[in-house]
Amino acid sequence: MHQTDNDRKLCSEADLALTNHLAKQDYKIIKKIGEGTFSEVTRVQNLKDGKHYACKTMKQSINSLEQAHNLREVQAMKRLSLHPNILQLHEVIFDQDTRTLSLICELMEMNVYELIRGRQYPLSESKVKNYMYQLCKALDHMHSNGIFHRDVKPENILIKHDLLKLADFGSSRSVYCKPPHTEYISTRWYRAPECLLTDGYYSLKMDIWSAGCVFFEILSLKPLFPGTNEVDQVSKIHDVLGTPDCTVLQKFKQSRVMPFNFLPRKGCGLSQLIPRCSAPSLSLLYQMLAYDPDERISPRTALQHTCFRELRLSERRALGLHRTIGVMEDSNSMTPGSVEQFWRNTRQGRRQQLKHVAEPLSRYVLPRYPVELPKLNMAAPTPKVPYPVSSLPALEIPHQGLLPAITSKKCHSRSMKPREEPHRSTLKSYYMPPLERKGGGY
Ligand SMILES: Nc1ncnc2c1ncn2[C@@H]1O[C@H](COP(=O)(O)OP(=O)(O)OP(=O)(O)O)[C@@H](O)[C@H]1O
Repeated sequence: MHQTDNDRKLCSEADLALTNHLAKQDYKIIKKIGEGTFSEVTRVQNLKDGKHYACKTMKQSINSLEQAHNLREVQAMKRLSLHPNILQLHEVIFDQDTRTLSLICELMEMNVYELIRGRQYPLSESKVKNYMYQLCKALDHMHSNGIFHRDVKPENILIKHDLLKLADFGSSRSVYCKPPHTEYISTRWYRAPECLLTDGYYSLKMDIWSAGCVFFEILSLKPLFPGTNEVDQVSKIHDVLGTPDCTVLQKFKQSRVMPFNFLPRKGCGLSQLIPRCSAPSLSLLYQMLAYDPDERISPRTALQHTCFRELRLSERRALGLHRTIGVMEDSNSMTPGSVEQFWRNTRQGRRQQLKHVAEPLSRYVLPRYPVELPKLNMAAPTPKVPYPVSSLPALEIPHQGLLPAITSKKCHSRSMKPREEPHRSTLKSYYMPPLERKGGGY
């Protein structure tokens, strides 16, 4: 959740009560910089080296350091660490007296919602593409390490100058956890069709849908699908993209108890909402917002899209490895109108080709990764409470190697609350996300 301007004040007494235990450690609280459903974030200074960090203090009490290290968020951050587009965890602090857990992370400047809020003029498309390229890298890194985020939204994407980092891994999950997922996830406006229309039969492709919504929002400064409830959310998607072909709906229906039906309708299309958008960006946006998760582009393929050609080239130049890129660059010569037409034609074409009987979605969403994952290299909890992450054994995991399930305890039914994170799991499982955006609301 984003913070309001009023939040950018020095810590009140209440804030200090929450974060007081830090005084026992080596950090000085500077000011509150953000608040989410599950935490409060303050800017702190390390008294030893003088460096500034963000301290995310959990509202949920924790019983032990071991429990802290078993939290999804901590596990995910440790496993994903050392990627330039993933927020780095510096230290884990557990206060035994108050049972409070704080994550000391690198400090960023603002979140993407704050970047676009109140802007009169859009950001340049090249800047937006630069951010999206980094977001796709973050998602590719997550997915290839066996984790999906499940709450990609502007507030969880942090920036510092031109650098982007994905944050808030509290909703993340192992891609090896078989659907149906029972928790209530993802913020409504960024929720993929399979999350809205099935009973938990979604997987890692939901992240790229959310990233597509963010792409549009940074380009246009407006949310793409600002649904007021789940039904309206689906309707807002159909307003723009139209209803999907019946094979897709049939697939979703097989993973849903409650029946649903939609009158076929044609959407207005994306190009009229962002008329200045270039053809390559529009083409990528359509692929990220493919209704069917099986048709949706993966972050890795997205990174190879024409849209990012210049970025790839300058990256290679920077590495001194400038080579000719021989990938399909066709859409460079297309106009936004022809992209729109091309998209509609492919959908028509697919409709005629898809003659096979739709299988339940569960058959489709299983990731193409190895099934068994190694355990995270967890150091045994020590009596020393501050836990510098840098002192942990390196968590280097080869891309296609054996990857750990975050923990098997995570795949619980509603009646079995995961012990290691009762608060987040309770909130996310049983209530609609109470996230309200100022002047709108998810
Ligand atoms: N490392 C950081 N540097 C700067 N600001 C940060 C940092 N981490 C978090 N924030 C700010 O704090 C806000 C809340 O953080 P975060 O999303 O991690 O909390 P949460 O309780 O998990 O939120 P949610 O309600 O989305 O689950 C972010 O939107 C961001 O504005």
